[in-house]
Amino acid sequence: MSTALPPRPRQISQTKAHICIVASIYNSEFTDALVENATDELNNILPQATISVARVPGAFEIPVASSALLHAEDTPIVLIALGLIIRGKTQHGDLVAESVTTSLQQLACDTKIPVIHEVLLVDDEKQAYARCIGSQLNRGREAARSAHTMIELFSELGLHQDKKKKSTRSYPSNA
Ligand SMILES: Nc1c(NC[C@H](O)[C@H](O)[C@H](O)CO)[nH]c(=O)[nH]c1=O
Ligand SMILES: CC(=O)[C@@H](O)COP(=O)(O)O
Repeated sequence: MSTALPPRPRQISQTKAHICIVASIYNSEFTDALVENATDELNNILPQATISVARVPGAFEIPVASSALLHAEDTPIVLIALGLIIRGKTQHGDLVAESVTTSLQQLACDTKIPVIHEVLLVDDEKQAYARCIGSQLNRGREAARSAHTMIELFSELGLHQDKKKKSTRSYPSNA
């Protein structure tokens, strides 16, 4: 059974967090809507946050781009992954979806930076419309609200990762 959105949380006005969205371009009618809904909701509940958006060709490219961004200099406080996989006649869609899910979870646990997973696997455009464009089940808004919850939790628990510190190394290593 499809569940409706969690309630909109209270606004956190003071958080100047950097939030990164990594979204696929594939099925752009739907993925653009996911980005728009997620961004709009973030602007409502985290108005001071800085939001960066990276677009990759398809869902399969989301994990590698996410990994690069989570290991970059300006590490985001949370990463939101958005995509839409519509099953075709082969197992390709399921294989992509499973690989992306496993990779994103591993990335979150390795970096200890929350990764919000809304890379959807659906059977048809009707399911896609309800979750990407419709309002009652909108997974873009859901992603924003989940990001908000994780930011609050990690802040309360003092778990936010410090900015990536530049490592100074001498070369050759025996120098
Ligand atoms: N069929 C869908 C794809 N397929 C493309 C893959 O994600 C990937 O870009 C390709 O295998 C090259 O590495 N991607 C989606 O996001 N959604 C689809 O429905
Ligand atoms: C999820 C996909 O890559 C999908 O478009 C592939 O379709 P098919 O399984 O019919 O090749």
